[in-house]
Amino acid sequence: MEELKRLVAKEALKFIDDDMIIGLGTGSTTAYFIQMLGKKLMTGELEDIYGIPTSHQSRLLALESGVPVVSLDEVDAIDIAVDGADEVDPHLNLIKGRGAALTMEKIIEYRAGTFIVLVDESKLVEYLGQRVPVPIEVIPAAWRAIKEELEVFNATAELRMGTKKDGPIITDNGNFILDAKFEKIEDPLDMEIELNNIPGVVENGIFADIADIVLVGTKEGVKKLER
Ligand SMILES: O=C[C@H](O)[C@H](O)[C@H](O)COP(=O)(O)O
Repeated sequence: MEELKRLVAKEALKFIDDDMIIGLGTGSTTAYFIQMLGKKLMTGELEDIYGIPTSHQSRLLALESGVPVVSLDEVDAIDIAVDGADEVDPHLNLIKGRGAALTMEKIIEYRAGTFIVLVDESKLVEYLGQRVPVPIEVIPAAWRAIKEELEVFNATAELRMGTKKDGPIITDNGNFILDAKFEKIEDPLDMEIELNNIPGVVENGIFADIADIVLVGTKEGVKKLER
């Protein structure tokens, strides 16, 4: 699995040129991309690259790997964003947010000229919600009300708990995460909008219609899917 992640990360580097502003995704797959990008900058194979991190994780890793970082309000445009995903459907709609970084990821990736997604073949699904719940970032005071309101969509939601912290995890933005299990998400774009209409929801992990290219790591090599 790690080999497949490395393979797609390497493939994503082929889309990178000098003078680019790159959205740096979060998670274990993108981590390889950030480290490889750092190496290319160190050897001089790439120049004048700036990364816009989508989380504390990607910011710290970028700094450690020698990738200079800037924030969204310092740039006019983002050339490319590169990130992992938890599910990809046949129309390249995604579920993201296992790492709780979905809000900043969507802010950056929505605005990127090209959004490239890196996954291994186990993430490909027939419909969203097949394997994983939809992470929803919520304002802490509203978590219980939102959990109950999600029943309208036949979803059962759990407050995500910390592992090396007592109580719920706190996102980079100071909020909670509800993981909402749906039976089947028939219309991802509609569901994405509906969820964001609930007062107290900051953002949800459905990324409908924004991925341009999905690079899929398979045992036979990297497959490129395009929308
Ligand atoms: O919040 C986390 C992100 O959405 C990740 O990009 C996603 O969970 C994929 O992570 P990984 O590449 O580690 O499977």
